[in-house]
Amino acid sequence: MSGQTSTLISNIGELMTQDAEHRVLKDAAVVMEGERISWIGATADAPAADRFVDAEGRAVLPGWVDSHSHLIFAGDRTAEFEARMAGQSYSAGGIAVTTGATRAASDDELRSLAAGRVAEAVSQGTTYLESKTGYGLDVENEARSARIAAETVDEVTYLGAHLVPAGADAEEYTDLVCGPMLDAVRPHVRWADVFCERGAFTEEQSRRVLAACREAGLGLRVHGNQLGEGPGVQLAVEFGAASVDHVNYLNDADIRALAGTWSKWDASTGTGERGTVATCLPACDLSTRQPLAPGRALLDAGVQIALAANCNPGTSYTSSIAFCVTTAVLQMHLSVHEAVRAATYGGALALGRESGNDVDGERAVGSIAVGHRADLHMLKAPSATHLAYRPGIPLTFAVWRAGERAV
Ligand SMILES: N=CN[C@@H](CCC(=O)O)C(=O)O
Ligand SMILES: [Zn+2]
Repeated sequence: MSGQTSTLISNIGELMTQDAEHRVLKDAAVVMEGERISWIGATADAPAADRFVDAEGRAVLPGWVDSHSHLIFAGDRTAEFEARMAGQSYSAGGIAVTTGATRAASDDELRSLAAGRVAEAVSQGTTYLESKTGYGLDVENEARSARIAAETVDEVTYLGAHLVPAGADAEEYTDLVCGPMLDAVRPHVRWADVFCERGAFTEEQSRRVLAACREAGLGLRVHGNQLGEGPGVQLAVEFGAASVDHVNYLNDADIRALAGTWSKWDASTGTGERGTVATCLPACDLSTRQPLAPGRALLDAGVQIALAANCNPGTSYTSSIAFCVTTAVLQMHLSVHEAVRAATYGGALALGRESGNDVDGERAVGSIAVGHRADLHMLKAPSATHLAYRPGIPLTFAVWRAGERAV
């Protein structure tokens, strides 16, 4: 025994572990000790613990792992949203509006806005969260965004290459992103991203950003194929990026290339060489009236996918992963198990956190197994199916984050 306080949750109607064997246990129990899961099994076999929670037949899932968001911003884009609903199409240019408001905000304002967004996400079952920078777009404001993000979320991604700011020369700005700006954010970030899209960064500029960030030791991701077919997916594959996100417009070669990255991965054990996760962002697709990403075709081709909220003021002002899961089942033709897996294990895979080390405490997230971080989401429902069966109903009953009761 670890000497830490243990908590037994028993009478779990459905325990959707999303572990390597994809186990779904009925009438199950889980024990947490400190921040880790220490036991899983049948309620009838459960050991004694210091504290006891009766799930009364409710379902328990891993907490959501939201692997794509943009939480460090100030200001409001309601007018742009209204114009879009009236028929205007989304363009990258709206990012500049948020950049102006973000630069004008104080550190304390940005910190409290970001913390409020994290609290909103946790209240809905999110227990592990990534955020990007990308609304500073100069050295000082990108460094500030990275620093505040590092204080607020679990994983930080540098997105200086979100938009070329007004008045800047695109090539000179790309040099800045690859040089002084990268140096300034580097202490605070683990990942780098580039918005490779019409109106944002070209293939060549994106390639330069990815090469410089890889050289600096950052893991890579790409915003790609959001507004039309383009080079984003192929670039992500070429650079061995951990994820390519959006993926709305894919041709057969894109899907084949992504599938190829998973050829040395054993999905039945969760071991081998990680490929490039395709991160689908259904709330964003609906809010921008883009076709939903082809999650079904990607899964059928053998690609590992993630579902994320993409919380940001322009294209997806929500932190509701439940909404994404509902949409993935109803509209993208994923099974409930596949959708929940993409929003838990899939997010963890996109962040390189799906496996861990029980000895030194680098704990896996996104699945329920002994030694993993005790991130649990109990639903006000007997099964995860209710997430799709009862669209729009808030189903979060309780949340534990690293073993601490958060909701
Ligand atoms: N696509 C690029 N970036 C964000 C939107 C940024 C904005 O419009 O503020 C996204 O993921 O959708
Ligand atoms: Zn995004």
